[in-house]
Amino acid sequence: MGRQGATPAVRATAVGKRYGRGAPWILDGVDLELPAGALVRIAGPNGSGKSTLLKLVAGIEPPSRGRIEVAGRRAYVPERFPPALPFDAVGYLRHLGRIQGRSAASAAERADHWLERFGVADRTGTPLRRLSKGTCQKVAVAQALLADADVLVLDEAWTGLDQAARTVLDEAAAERAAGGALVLFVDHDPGRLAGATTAAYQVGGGALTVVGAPVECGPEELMVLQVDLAGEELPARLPGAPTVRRLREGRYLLRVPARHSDALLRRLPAGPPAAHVLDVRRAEVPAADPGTDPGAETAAETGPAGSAPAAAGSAPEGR
Ligand SMILES: Nc1ncnc2c1ncn2[C@@H]1O[C@H](COP(=O)(O)OP(=O)(O)OP(=O)(O)O)[C@@H](O)[C@H]1O
Repeated sequence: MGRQGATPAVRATAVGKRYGRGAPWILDGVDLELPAGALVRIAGPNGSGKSTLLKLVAGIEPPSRGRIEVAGRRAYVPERFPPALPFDAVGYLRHLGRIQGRSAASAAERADHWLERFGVADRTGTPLRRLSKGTCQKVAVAQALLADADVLVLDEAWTGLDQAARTVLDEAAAERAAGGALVLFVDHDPGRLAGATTAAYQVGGGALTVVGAPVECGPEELMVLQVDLAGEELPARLPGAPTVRRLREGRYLLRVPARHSDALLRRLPAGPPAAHVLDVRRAEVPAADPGTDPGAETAAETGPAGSAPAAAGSAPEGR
């Protein structure tokens, strides 16, 4: 069901779930394989088992039978975030960053980055229990995003966010997928991430069925961008993990799949460092072919930018 040839980020084999002996089976005989870099919607009526499936993938609940394997680190935004934690927002996020193995400085930088991006930098010292529901939800989302996880699970994470924060989360989800993570989400808005979603599944009667065809990996339409950074280096991680050619100091040629070019074009001028986009054009050549790049000048190819860390092995979650 995943893109052909891609590494499965999640594999479920004959998975069943019920909440206790004799309870009804919520999921039954579910087989699923999802590749890294996919952005996958899970749909279905209330009570059908969407959250249950997401909890199994996030490792919050074990399957009652069958097996779930997840490659790499997971992050999860639950449907309900418990705000009664004895932290303020920044303390909580820094603490999580440290648990994830970051240095104190890096944990602080990541926490500040996401609080700022969600527009709550002015409330970082407020205890979580005194934050509004929406602000608390922003913290819930930030804790999942700062992990730079390989598998990001979003269970109605947009609910309660204001429009600006929803847009930030839309962009972050698309960026994570473009950077090589698997993003799995449930949302009541059927238009959520519609342009970026690579596959959708429907839960019902214990089973999972594909809704629409997953995006196939054929020769992919590429965009070629020429950017100038006034002598600065390109940021390390960029949406779509573009292939980079350095033309001269501060001037780069980026090639990115067309489906990621909007995210890249939003990110480049935002910086830091802010890039000036000089030229955008289509290139109908495969990314792996370095010889036919229109607009390529003599310069060394520096390899992909923004690729996610390699999956850190398999984490079986059998019962
Ligand atoms: N911890 C639990 N203990 C017992 N039953 C549970 C538990 N969690 C979920 N259920 C039951 O499992 C079924 C599926 O619930 P789930 O939350 O996965 O559905 P959902 O599709 O996400 O629903 P919604 O759209 O309303 O959020 C429901 O009947 C629910 O009552």
